[in-house]
Amino acid sequence: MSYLSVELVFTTFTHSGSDIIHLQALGMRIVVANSAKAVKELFEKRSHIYSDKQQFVMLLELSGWRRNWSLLPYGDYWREHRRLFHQYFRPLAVPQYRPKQAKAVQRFLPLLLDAGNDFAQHVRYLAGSLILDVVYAFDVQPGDPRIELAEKAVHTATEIMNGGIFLVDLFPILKHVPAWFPGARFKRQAAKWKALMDAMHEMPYGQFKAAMKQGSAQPCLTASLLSGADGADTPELDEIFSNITGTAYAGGSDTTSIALMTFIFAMVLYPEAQAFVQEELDRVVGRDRLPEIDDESSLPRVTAVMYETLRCMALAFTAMFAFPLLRIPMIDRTSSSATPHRVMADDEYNGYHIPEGSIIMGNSWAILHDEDTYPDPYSFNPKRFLSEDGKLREDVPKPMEAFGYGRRICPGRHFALETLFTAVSNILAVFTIEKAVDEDGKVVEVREEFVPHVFSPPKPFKARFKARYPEAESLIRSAALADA
Ligand code: HEM
Repeated sequence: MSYLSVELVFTTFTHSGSDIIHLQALGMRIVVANSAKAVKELFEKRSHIYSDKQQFVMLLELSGWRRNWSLLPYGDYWREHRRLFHQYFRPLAVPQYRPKQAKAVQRFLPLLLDAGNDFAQHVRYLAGSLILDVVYAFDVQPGDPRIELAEKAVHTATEIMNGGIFLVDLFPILKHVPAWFPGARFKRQAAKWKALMDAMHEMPYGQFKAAMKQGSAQPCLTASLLSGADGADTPELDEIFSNITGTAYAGGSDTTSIALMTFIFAMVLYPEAQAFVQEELDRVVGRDRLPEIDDESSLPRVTAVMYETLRCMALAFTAMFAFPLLRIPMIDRTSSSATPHRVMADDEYNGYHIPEGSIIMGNSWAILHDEDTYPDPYSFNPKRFLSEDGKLREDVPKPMEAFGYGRRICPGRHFALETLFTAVSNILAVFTIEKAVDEDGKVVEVREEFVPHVFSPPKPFKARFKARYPEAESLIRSAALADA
């Protein structure tokens, strides 16, 4: 048997009066930091020992996820990836992608017009096509095989983490068992997953290099990476560059599309929040054009609804990421965290010993639902981010915990926030998002339920996108034509 799927009994030590919890199972220790203070103290102030990642044999070695540099152990190799990646996604670099963000959103809007109740695939297309444009300058249409390939490859992580405990992670020596050996089904399965991961990293990168040789490649992140190498063309550089480009896709597509799905979900559930933002859009932007990122400072309500989506329904990874190979009974959204880190040396916090090798999670859910910071934390209320005169409040923290902590904090967050702003403002400018209606004319109810997986999107739901005013449709279609 390749893996065991068991519900584990945990030993839980809740240190009374403390803001950390300590769990133990199968000799592994998890520490959960439950407050903004603990997270700041451990992940930020002591980041030199709180920035490692746990290494799992099945996921990283056998199934090819080592290529995803977000999972690399802390050290020089990770640092080299982060340095290169940062060049392209730091705050000063991100504005160069605004025309691509606008183009992706303007291509997406007409798809919603024609979507009926089935819009999820278009949300994935928006996120996937944008990142492929930024990274390789590929102009991908809906249904492009490169989007499908990447989706399948990214999905392997969910399959692995939902799979239970792989024996090879408990007994790493098993990785040497040949794939044909009876009982070594995990090796054959891992080989299939690895083939997808390899293809996702190598296929588009190879296509780009070929285009570059023919002189048909367009300026983009990969072109800049390759030109920065001054003509050096080595397998080592290819590996780093394709890790960078592949991880941009893997890190940037699912997260963005889940954030957008969660936003749409919130708008179906809370129509009053939707109307509140639309009043601002009509007043500031009007109905003759679509909103742009340059409107951001005049559209605080758009920013507030985006923050409230990230805060209230934090799409953060669930606790499954801490113990990807174990099914943890406590997994639900209230234990959702940023991806866990690994503690690199014995440490002490508030008198409690944290042993080297512990897995540590920042409990983003608890922090984003702390009623001292966000009163009435379970209501969806974008107004909490706004002052009486309608400006963004400086004294209410932005929900940046959704993007993780310390030295491993998401380096794509500035880009992600601009993408979300562009999509949210454009969607709400031209559409009312409503509950769907079935063939018998009955309203399809939406329940506030989420998938308990590594990523935690809303359970599949239906929604209807109705043009808000008679000219909206022609505005949408003419903007898409202008970008074609
Ligand atoms: C709403 C969208 C997004 C969310 C919620 C999100 C969330 C996260 C989280 C929670 C982490 C782990 C941080 C930690 O370990 O403490 C992370 C890491 C990462 N994210 Fe994002 N992310 C988003 C968008 C993006 C985008 C658009 C990109 C790429 C363009 C990206 C690239 C990465 C990378 C490369 C890492 C690994 C960083 C490292 O290990 O040093 N993410 N993200």
